[in-house]
Amino acid sequence: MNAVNGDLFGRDGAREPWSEWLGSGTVLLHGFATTDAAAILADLARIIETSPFRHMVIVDGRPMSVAMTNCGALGWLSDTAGYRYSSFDPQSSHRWPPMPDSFSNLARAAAIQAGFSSFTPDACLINRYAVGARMSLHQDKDERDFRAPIVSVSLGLPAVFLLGGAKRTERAQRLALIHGDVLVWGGQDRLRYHGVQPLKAGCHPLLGDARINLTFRQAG
Ligand SMILES: O=C(O)CCC(=O)C(=O)O
Ligand SMILES: [Fe+2]
Repeated sequence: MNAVNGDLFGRDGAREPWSEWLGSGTVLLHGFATTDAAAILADLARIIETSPFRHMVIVDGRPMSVAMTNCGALGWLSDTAGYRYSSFDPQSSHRWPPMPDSFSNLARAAAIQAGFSSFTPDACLINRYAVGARMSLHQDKDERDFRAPIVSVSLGLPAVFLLGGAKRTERAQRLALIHGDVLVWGGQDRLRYHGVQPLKAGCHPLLGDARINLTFRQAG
């Protein structure tokens, strides 16, 4: 192994994390969650025992292609009444499962890396993409205060993430997000449009034919 490969890939062959700035308040932390992924997925398995993934419907009653659940004090919901946050899982009428330390520690560390030192997530939306599932271009704007950033963790199969601008009509960049990548956007970039293209078929060693995305927010 030469010196360059030694630096890039580390001793176990894993790539070292690196930061890519995509705007004044947007940074892609390549590989930031790779080391913690197994612990996060073990905690996720416990979350979905009490609050399983489900396909929420949008306002016209059509189900979303992405299956969702939440953990933390607040959970994001969509139904025929619209979008909102709630402390309770409507399926069980109980509170959403608490946010595991593995989740909140990772989200805080990523926010710090992106320059947001006081991020305290109270909501984690957990998205599960099966092959073909997608998310159309949208802004995250159901939160009370836009000063806190969004921290978005990608696990499992790779996805093409569309990173747009402040207006829907602005041309979106296509980002390849792979297992362990963390994208943070906040500050001036907090209301950037974004979406995910239909998931392509594949098999990931930890998650099989799925992609999991954790979206951390300070919602309340
Ligand atoms: O799956 C992703 O990478 C993005 C998810 C997202 O934008 C959202 O949940 O609001
Ligand atoms: Fe979003």
